[in-house]
Amino acid sequence: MSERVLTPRHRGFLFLDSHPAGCARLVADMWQACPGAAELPEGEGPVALIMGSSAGYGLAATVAGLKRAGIRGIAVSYEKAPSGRRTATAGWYRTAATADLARAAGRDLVFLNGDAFSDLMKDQVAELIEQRFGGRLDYLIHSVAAPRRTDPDTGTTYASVLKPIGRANRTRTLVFDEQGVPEVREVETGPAEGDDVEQTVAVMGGADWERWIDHLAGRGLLGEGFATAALSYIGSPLTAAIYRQGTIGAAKLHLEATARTLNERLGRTVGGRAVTSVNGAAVTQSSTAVPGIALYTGLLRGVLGEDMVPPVRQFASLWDQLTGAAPLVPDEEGRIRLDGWELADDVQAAVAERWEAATTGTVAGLADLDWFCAEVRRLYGFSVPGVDYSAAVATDVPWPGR
Ligand SMILES: NC(=O)c1ccc[n+]([C@@H]2O[C@H](COP(=O)([O-])OP(=O)(O)OC[C@H]3O[C@@H](n4cnc5c(N)ncnc54)[C@H](O)[C@@H]3O)[C@@H](O)[C@H]2O)c1
Repeated sequence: MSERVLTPRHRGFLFLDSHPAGCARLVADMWQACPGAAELPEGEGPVALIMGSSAGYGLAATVAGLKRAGIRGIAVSYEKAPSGRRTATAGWYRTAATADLARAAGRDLVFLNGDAFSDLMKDQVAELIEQRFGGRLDYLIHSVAAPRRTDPDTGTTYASVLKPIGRANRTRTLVFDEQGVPEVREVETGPAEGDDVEQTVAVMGGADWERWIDHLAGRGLLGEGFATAALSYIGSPLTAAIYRQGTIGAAKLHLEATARTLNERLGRTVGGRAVTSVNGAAVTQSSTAVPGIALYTGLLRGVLGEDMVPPVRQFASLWDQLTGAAPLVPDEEGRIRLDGWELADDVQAAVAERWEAATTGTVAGLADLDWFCAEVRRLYGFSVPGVDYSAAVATDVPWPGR
């Protein structure tokens, strides 16, 4: 077993290695931060399928699902194993830690590593539901964030882009130099061209979600009252040009339209529901790739401090609504809104004021940069309180067995 002392090496927000002990500790902390349920379902628990379970909102869905809703089932993500030179990806280690939690909670959760967009994965999952989980799925959460998707029907690979639609967007963005000194820079992103919008919609819209539902419905695996949610984001007017009104926003609109179609279909066939869940801003590997989001999130934390609602608490609330422990309250577009704390008028006004005032010289007093930088490092298991980073750790952690 190879043991090493790991120090963070990174280029911008991307780190070369991940720390297994830090990743494990983060998952344990997430479990602690999730409010427990007054009562868990009797018996083995409802059967859930979580897509994108190793990071960000999908990980929060998995941890909160275990603790708050007593789920069992299948969790799918796409992670890299440790190699001789490199550690595994952080999601690999977080998956191992999540498996430990599930085991300790007495819940049968199977972790699959592979491409959720493929039919191969859909068949594998369907077989597991048939053979191991009584042939009945109760919940499906779709929380995949990916740069590319290959359509299994045509073999065409689509690539998503983060661009404004119509005209170029100039925004402020936060970067850090080698020494970690922050700089607020103006960046310009040119408008979507050619089939950029269609490509992005094909990756991050509702096509794969619908394909999953059709695949499982076709095999008769959706239980009576089946409920499904896919993740969406609206966000602030400050980021609207690049996000909600940009290519990714077009994909989210498609996802939300898909929810309405699926909701009608599921209601008719299995007395089920489909919703989108609009969650608040969180520092994740995907979100840090969006121009301006780093600055926005740092300022949001500067305004809200500990009142920012972490993903696992948002998901505790979503599970309550999906399981019926709390009423399901969609907005007029049929979306479950878990972003009220972020989009409250007074919060947005305070962030906008700071946004205007933010320069390289002032940003440290306006944004919570220490928090933001630590959150980025924590995506890779570094800067996690309570972890001894001077100790050697085993990096060849196995993927959880079945
Ligand atoms: N981060 C935010 O601020 C935020 C806010 C609201 C909504 N959302 C939405 O939440 C969803 C998840 O985003 P995130 O920020 O948690 O992302 P993330 O990068 O933290 O996690 C992405 C997950 O998808 C998995 N994945 C990627 N490609 C895959 C593939 N081909 N097959 C299987 N799994 C794959 C990864 O392994 C990982 O588990 C997205 O729909 C996003 O738009 C994010």
